[in-house]
Amino acid sequence: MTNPHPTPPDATTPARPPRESDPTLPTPAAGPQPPPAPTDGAQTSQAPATDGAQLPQGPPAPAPAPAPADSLQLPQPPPAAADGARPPQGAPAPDRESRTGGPGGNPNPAEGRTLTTDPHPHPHPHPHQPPGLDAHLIVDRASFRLDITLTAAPGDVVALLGPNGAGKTTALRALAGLTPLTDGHLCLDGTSLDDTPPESRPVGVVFQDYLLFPHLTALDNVAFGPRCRGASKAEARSQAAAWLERMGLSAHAGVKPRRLSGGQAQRVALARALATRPRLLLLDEPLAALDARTRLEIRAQLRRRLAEFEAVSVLVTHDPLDAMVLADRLVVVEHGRVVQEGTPADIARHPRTDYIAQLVGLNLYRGQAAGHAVRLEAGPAITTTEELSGPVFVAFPPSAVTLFRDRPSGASARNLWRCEVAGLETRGDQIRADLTGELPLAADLTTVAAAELELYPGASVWATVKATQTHAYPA
Ligand SMILES: Nc1ncnc2c1ncn2[C@@H]1O[C@H](COP(=O)(O)OP(=O)(O)OP(=O)(O)O)[C@@H](O)[C@H]1O
Repeated sequence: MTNPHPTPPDATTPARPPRESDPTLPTPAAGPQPPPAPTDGAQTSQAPATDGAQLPQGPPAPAPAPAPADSLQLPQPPPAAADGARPPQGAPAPDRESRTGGPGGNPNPAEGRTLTTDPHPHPHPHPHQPPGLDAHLIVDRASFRLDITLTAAPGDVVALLGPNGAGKTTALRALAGLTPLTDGHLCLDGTSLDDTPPESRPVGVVFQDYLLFPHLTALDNVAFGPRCRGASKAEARSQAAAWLERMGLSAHAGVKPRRLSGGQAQRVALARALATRPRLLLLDEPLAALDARTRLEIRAQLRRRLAEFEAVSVLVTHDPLDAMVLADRLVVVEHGRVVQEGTPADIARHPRTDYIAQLVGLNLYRGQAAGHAVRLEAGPAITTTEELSGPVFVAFPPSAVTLFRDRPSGASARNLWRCEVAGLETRGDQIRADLTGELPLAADLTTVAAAELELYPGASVWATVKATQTHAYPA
């Protein structure tokens, strides 16, 4: 059974609960990956510096600022550099138990190894594996285990959708290499990334709060990625300018992030991620930081950009509308497991968990079908038009429910249940009645109907649903 309070599709995403952050970690990275900071015994090679500009090295990285409590993280930028894009010091912050670093080991993947100028030291690809993403992510953290399989072809946009604490961010961090896999594998375009440190993965990340470098202009924020990948300053800036133009932001190239609107900052962050030409683009709640109006516009723009992107995109959201508009395929995660995946239309029409049914605004029940009757596990039978047998789901929208104060005489509907009003809620020009009793369900009615029925919490009512308004499908 399910139902009650479906999220209105365009509701502002609720604030996320604060995440425990580890202030001992250096302020991190993924996305446009900076070179790891030199550490004891590690030699960082300089990027080819045709124009005399050098990647920073030598002085120790500045003390890390406290990590943002609730987001994937990026390194602190250096103080504003007069000559523009200067990749900051600071290593990415993979979780401490990193397989590369060992349990409880050094969070800095650079330590103890010598870096080369090759910005993409990927292992050999497996020519027989199909291009795209092939991942089985297993991550153990205290009492939580993430265990999900994710596959996607180039050009696919996949949304990881799920309630708070489902494991979406953990999955995104694992894909970026910031959280080590306890087990499983991660292959991109036939190449295993299991042992590839975050800064060397062909992965771009757009963070929830964008985490643009405040001291750099929009142009230099975007140029940062190509610079880290070894491009000269001039080359990086020219690529950045092209990306900004593509995003309609040429006029804002010289502007610093604090003077950008939320939507502009989002586009700069996207340009920064795309400028590295990633084979996997990760977006963490990409629209959550925007107000409702901007969100509408940016959602449409982002949809177009993702549709144009030739590699795999994975976005994390708990807004069903963002997921349905932006993605070709939804992967719904609950309690660290994939509970359903499919196209948005499939999922909206055939929800398989209470959470999904609530998201898409349906009453959902599970039972045993015999012909046109579905006997619910706990409760009455529901008559359906489909003729099925065995375990099934039955779903119907709250708008399909008709309420009466007295038992309707001669009602043709066979689905008639005695209920009690548990709660009433205004939703736009409708009233949502939350009913308990023989069959718990949600019913939508007009304010006029609610007034005429004199509904109040505790009132007893009769609820009917026509068989033609129900939809049954195998469980
Ligand atoms: N650093 C950590 N150490 C231990 N447990 C963690 C850590 N980060 C997250 N968790 C736990 O892992 C589980 C999954 O969290 P995660 O942040 O991945 O979920 P989510 O689906 O992204 O949730 P939200 O939408 O609230 O961000 C939760 O139970 C959380 O408490």
